[in-house]
Formats: sequence, C-alpha cells, structure tokens
Amino acid sequence: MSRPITFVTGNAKKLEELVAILGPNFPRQVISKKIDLPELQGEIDEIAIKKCKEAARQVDGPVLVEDTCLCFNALKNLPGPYIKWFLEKLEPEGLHKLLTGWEDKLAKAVCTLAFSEGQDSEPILFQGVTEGTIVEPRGPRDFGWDPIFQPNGYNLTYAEMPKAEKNKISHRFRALDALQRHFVEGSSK
Ligand SMILES: O=c1nc[nH]c2c1ncn2[C@H]1C[C@H](O)[C@@H](COP(=O)(O)OP(=O)(O)OP(=O)(O)O)O1
Ligand SMILES: [Mg+2]
Repeated sequence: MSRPITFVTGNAKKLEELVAILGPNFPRQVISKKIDLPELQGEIDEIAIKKCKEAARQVDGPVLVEDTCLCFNALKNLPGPYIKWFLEKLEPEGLHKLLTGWEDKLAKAVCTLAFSEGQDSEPILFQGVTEGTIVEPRGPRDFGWDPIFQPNGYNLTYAEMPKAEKNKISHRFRALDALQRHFVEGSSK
C-alpha cells in the first residue's frame, strides 16, 4: 500500500474544491494539512516545484500542493502568481479597475499542481487553464477573485455559478483531471 498523499494548503476553499472534484474513486488516499507555505517569486512551474519540495520536507512523505495564478492578457500575464497580494490589497473591485485603461479584458486562470512521493523524489507537475474575461464583481464573495472571473462561454462569473458547475470547467478541475489520469493509468500498469 502506498502512503497517503498529504494535500498541503492554507486555503480551506481550495481543499473543499479538491475533495469535491476528486470524488471517492481516486486511487490514493488523500489527507490534508494546513500549512501556509511561503509565497515564492518566479515563473509558475518553478514556484510550484519549490513549494512542493518545501511541503515534502515538512511532511516527510508524499505531498500535493497547488499554486493558482490569475493572468491578465493586457498586463502581460500579471498579476499571475502575485494575485494573492493584489487581491488582498485591491479586493475584487480594484482588480477589475486595474484594467480600466485597456479594452482587452481577457484573462486566464491557471492551476499548477505539484506532486512528489517524498523528499527524495522530483515533483511532477499537472496544469489546468481556463480562459475568460475580467468583469465587474458579481456574486458571492466567499472565494477569492471568483466574482470578477467570467469563463468563456458563460454569462455567469465563477462566483455566480453553482459550485458543481464551476468544478466541471475550472482551472482546478482541469489540473486535477490530469493528475487523476496519471494515477489511474499508472495504477493499471
Ligand atoms: O479558484 C479560485 N477562485 C478564486 N480565487 C482563487 C481560486 N484559487 C485560488 N484563489 C485565490 C487564493 C489566493 O488569494 C490566490 C492564489 O494564491 P495561492 O498561493 O495559490 O493560494 P493560497 O495562498 O490561498 O493557498 P496555498 O496555501 O495553497 O498557497 O488566488
Ligand atoms: Mg499560497
């Protein structure tokens, strides 16, 4: 039996979505641990790899971490990995106003998962991207920048969508889908 995978995050909403998306059929047992890992700088992949290595060091076993970016097309993909600080200071209204000077409101939500079997294993990455536009905030405020992100093909923001609907098309769903395929295909070998 493989050891359980510890999903390390300080964000209860991420955990809630991960549990709902993975469902009961994921081939490995997943437990969670609340640790606020350092907010690192750099390119997305590099941040996820370093975050995962730090989690594996602290947990000393198999770990899963994720880093979420919100990339504005007009701003050459910023705020990207720095979205947490932008959101904290500007709130959804301010984030939307950042784009006042640009006609281009296109954005990408990017979820990068990093998995490692433990301190001595290299992290493996799985990424999910959902494209959309940045709109004036609409809907409940319970999760981050959900009120300003309207995925392509919908006239609802992530915040206005029923959770089950967001979880079918979100950046997080797409990344977890790739992770799930890796484990399901791996376990049938
Ligand atoms: O689906 C989402 N819908 C709306 N907002 C979201 C979503 N997913 C992450 N977020 C927010 C949380 C944080 O303000 C920033 C990502 O930063 P990020 O470092 O990845 O998350 P975090 O520090 O809250 O948790 P963790 O301990 O896993 O690093 O975007
Ligand atoms: Mg973080």
